[in-house]
Amino acid sequence: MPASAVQTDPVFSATERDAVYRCIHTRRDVRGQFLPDPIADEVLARLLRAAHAAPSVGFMQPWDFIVVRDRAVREKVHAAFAKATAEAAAMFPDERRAAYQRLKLEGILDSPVNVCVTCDRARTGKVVLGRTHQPEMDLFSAVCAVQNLWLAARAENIGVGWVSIAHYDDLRAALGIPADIQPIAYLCLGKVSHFYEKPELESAGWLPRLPLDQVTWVDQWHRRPEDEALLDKIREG
Ligand SMILES: Cc1cc2c(cc1C)N(C[C@H](O)[C@H](O)[C@H](O)COP(=O)(O)O)c1[nH]c(=O)[nH]c(=O)c1N2
Repeated sequence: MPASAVQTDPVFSATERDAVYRCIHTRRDVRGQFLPDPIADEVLARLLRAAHAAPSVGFMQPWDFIVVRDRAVREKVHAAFAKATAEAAAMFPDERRAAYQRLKLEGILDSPVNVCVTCDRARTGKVVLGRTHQPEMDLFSAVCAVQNLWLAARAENIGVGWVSIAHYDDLRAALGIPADIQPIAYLCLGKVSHFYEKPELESAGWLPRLPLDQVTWVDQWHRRPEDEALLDKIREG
């Protein structure tokens, strides 16, 4: 096997580490705070480069990134959202429906750029290293690309909002996506007036953030004192 080059600068400083965590914790799903100002091409290129650096099953890189700036195309996507959100609203019980209808759930036309991340499930053939027993892994890989873009965007002070309220086929029709390509994420990107402190769904009382210790299970089969110590640290926040 050829020798792999190692990273020459492998250690993060405390400042760099803190910047990464700040990015993670201040990333928001942006819907109503977009400014119309354009995103510079070099910034958009950096975001796409970050997305393309994501991990993927078998190094499949199953994603494509469709950059949508055209207003007429975004209007078609918005129409797909409008149809789907009316369908969704009708499915909630009355009190929940009213709360749902008060929420702003997309910024398709307010943001200057939209990016649709798709997954080409057949990109590297039928048998993919790491996907044979867990066939959705290519889809999850594409989601990793989305998260890379979302975090990189926060570091660029660019807001991102994920819109999943649309039928896949309506998205395909609006964007000219072939039937065998799976849309993964429709993202609205733009500069913002502000980022909220907390998720909008949390502030609106839709759902609370779960305590981390409620979703973390440390060796519950055979609990030792050091496991309690880790749980205590987690509870400290
Ligand atoms: C897969 C997926 C799909 C969607 C979302 C997220 C993800 C991960 N979110 C955003 C979601 O509501 C938001 O992430 C949570 O409420 C937490 O808020 P922050 O992202 O921390 O601001 C989202 N938001 C929205 O307004 N319309 C939508 O259709 C969707 N769809």
